[in-house]
Amino acid sequence: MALRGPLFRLLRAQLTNNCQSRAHSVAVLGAPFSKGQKRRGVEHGPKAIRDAGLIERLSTLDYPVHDFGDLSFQHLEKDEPFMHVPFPRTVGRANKLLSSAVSSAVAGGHTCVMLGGDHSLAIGSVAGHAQQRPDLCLIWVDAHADVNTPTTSPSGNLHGQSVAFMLKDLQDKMPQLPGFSWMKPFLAARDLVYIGLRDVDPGEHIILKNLGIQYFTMKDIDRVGIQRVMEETLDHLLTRKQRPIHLSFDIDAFDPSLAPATGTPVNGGLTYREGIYITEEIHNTGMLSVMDLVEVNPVLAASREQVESTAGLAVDVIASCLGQTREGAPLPFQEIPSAKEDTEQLRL
Ligand SMILES: NC(=[NH2+])NCCC[C@H](N)C(=O)O
Repeated sequence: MALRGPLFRLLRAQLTNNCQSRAHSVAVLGAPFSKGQKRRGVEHGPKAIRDAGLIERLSTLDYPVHDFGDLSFQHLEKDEPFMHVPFPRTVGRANKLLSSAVSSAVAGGHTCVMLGGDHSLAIGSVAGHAQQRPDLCLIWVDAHADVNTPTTSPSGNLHGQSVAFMLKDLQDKMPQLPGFSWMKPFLAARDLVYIGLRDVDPGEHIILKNLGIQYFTMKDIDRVGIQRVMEETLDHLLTRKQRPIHLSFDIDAFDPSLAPATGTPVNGGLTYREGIYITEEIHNTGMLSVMDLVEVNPVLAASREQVESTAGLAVDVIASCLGQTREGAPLPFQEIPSAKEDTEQLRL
């Protein structure tokens, strides 16, 4: 019988407090890439997130931050669509490059932060992570399930298919796409949890149900609350063993009123606190190993303020994953200095 419930959670909290694998150093990797979908502009995501103060914010936390800059993706002249999937070779090649970069960052002992770019980049990011840590589990925070196959996809866009490339359970449903011969599916359906879903295509729904994938829609969050959703997520993924977490965070998981600068916004998304609660809980496990922050598209914003609020939100998400809290760190008990001592101290 699997251990569950409050006792288990207490045990897990104690275990993770003892052997917390808090970040020793953080590697930031930019992936300015947009060919996983048809709207241009998402390739400027890494710059917008850095301009919103990412590196400065991370340097206030207590470990070294290495900004490895942006990967450079070459344009492929000859890239015919495959079925109705545009740019398969370009997306395949970009992800191969990204997977090596993420793999090296993890091998180098860093907690890796990948800045997208569109969500097709998760293929390379999670694959590279899995090369080093085959026991990883995946938390996908998104309005969309991104688990279409080239056959079920209504748009053909690869940013709506990333998870299908990873899942071992879908292997016999995936055609061999040009550009992807470098990778094999590596993830079991039970090692994945979705949070925030509210725009799932019919084919995706069948896949989620048939494979028994654990997912929490916005309606589930309405019903049971984000605290219970996170408890169940972490129970599901970490009950049997402590293992590395890959967090793939699409900014469109948030409500479009908070994150307007994105390519496929869907109303009724996460509030600010719900999103940050997810990242705080993931940080508290001590097991975050790689994270993606994708789909910030500054070109689609209606104003400069919209770019800044969307990119600023991305910075908050990343900083919170890495332990920043606005509530102050827990301290040992101390007396509150009396008014008299206070004034004396001030005079000194
Ligand atoms: N990462 C994203 N923004 N994905 C949007 C996917 C939209 C739609 N389900 C599709 O497959 O085309």
